[in-house]
Amino acid sequence: MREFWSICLNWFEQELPAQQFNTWIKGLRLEIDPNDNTQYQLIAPNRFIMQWVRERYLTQIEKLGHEFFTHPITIQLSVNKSTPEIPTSHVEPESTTETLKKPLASPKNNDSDYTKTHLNHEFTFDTLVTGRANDLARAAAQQVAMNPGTSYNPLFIYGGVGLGKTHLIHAIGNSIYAANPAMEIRYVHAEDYFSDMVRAFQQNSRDSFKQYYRSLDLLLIDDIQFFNRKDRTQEEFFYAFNALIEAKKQIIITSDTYPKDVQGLEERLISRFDWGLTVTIDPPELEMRIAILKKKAGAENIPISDEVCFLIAKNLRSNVRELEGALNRVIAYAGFHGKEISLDVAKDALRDIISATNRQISLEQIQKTVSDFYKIKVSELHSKKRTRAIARPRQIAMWLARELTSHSLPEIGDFFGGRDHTTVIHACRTITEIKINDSEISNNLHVLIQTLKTSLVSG
Ligand SMILES: Nc1ncnc2c1ncn2[C@@H]1O[C@H](COP(=O)(O)OP(=O)(O)OP(=O)(O)O)[C@@H](O)[C@H]1O
Repeated sequence: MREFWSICLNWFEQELPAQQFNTWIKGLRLEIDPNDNTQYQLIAPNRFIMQWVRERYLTQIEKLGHEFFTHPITIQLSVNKSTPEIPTSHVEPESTTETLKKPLASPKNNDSDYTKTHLNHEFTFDTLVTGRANDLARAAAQQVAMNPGTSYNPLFIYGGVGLGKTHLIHAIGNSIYAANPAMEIRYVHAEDYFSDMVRAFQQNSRDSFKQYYRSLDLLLIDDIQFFNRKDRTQEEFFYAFNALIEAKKQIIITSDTYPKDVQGLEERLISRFDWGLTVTIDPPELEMRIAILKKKAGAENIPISDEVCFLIAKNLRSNVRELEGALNRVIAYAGFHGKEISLDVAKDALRDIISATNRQISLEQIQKTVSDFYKIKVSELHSKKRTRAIARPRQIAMWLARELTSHSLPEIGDFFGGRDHTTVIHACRTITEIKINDSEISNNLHVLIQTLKTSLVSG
């Protein structure tokens, strides 16, 4: 059994980025049922990790098991009951969703709460749409909201501009505040932290500044990349960070990049960010973009058809703030012209955005860029060849076509040697799934997207 588990560990260590291996796999333990050598228990340190492993990695572990053992085996997942990480007062109930009911009730904060905590009470878990792009970040955020200071500390959330990082940390803050109104909670943008500190130094109130931040129960600090080269601020934050973590007070940090890539941050700070959990928010997939639009329109009681949502979502892909902006533009345009929000009205309102998108990437360009990148021929993308060296780039090209163009599934299928639209769906699902854990694929996609976008600008 030990040998089998070390094979599994080796496999995942090679296949996953170190961060993911350390977070999800390293802490697992495999045990055999003493009375039945076909039954195995995989024990996770907490329910959150257990669910994540079940969804993402169990199939692979079973597959390795089938290759290793000569007899069939069953692997069941369970939580280590004696893990000290979550105190007994916070014992997790049966399912994560049930767990979260209490603290996730919409907080009833008002202006005085805002003044104290600086939380925006509109940014809650209820108003945050979940999809593949943010499900890990949301799940981790909910776990922290349930067990502030004891589950993942700090929680570090990173992702591109306008993807909901601020929304998510306010949601955590609001949720914790709703359950614990006596807690000292503070949301602060990194730039405001810097200005507060400069002011404190100018006004000789350094001690009260230090004392204030070190006495918080929950510190939410947004856009830490603004600390770039602000050495004195970083030093002060470093001490506040240590004091809070030592006192088991929760810290949540957001940034536009992975901690190690944040420019101008001291090494000692970066290494401390690794103490807890780092999660990312990706740009939302098409379905999630549509869901966000429906949620926003629904919140304002604005009737909007699926086809209008589809049009907006197809044309605004990489930033939720811009997606919302486009929706507002359609609503304002319809209002101004005294019309219902129809597809034609939406097309008119977004004419410049749509023509910019249409000017954008073509299926030919995608195929050419992908085949150059993987050093295969464009004709091989059209061919029936199913070797991995061809099939994977073909799936990647289909995924890019779905993400970056407005072509329908049948059109994309046609363009790849007359394939059925279900093949395109399968390709897109496969890439969406593997890019989560496969850093090489994820990096390749990033490079391909950048190359395609750059070629537009330059050509
Ligand atoms: N998953 C989502 N569901 C609903 N609304 C979302 C979602 N993601 C983002 N938004 C909305 O998009 C807007 C931009 O989000 P937010 O300000 O949180 O992004 P950010 O990642 O912090 O951006 P920045 O990098 O500029 O700080 C907000 O109005 C937010 O409510």
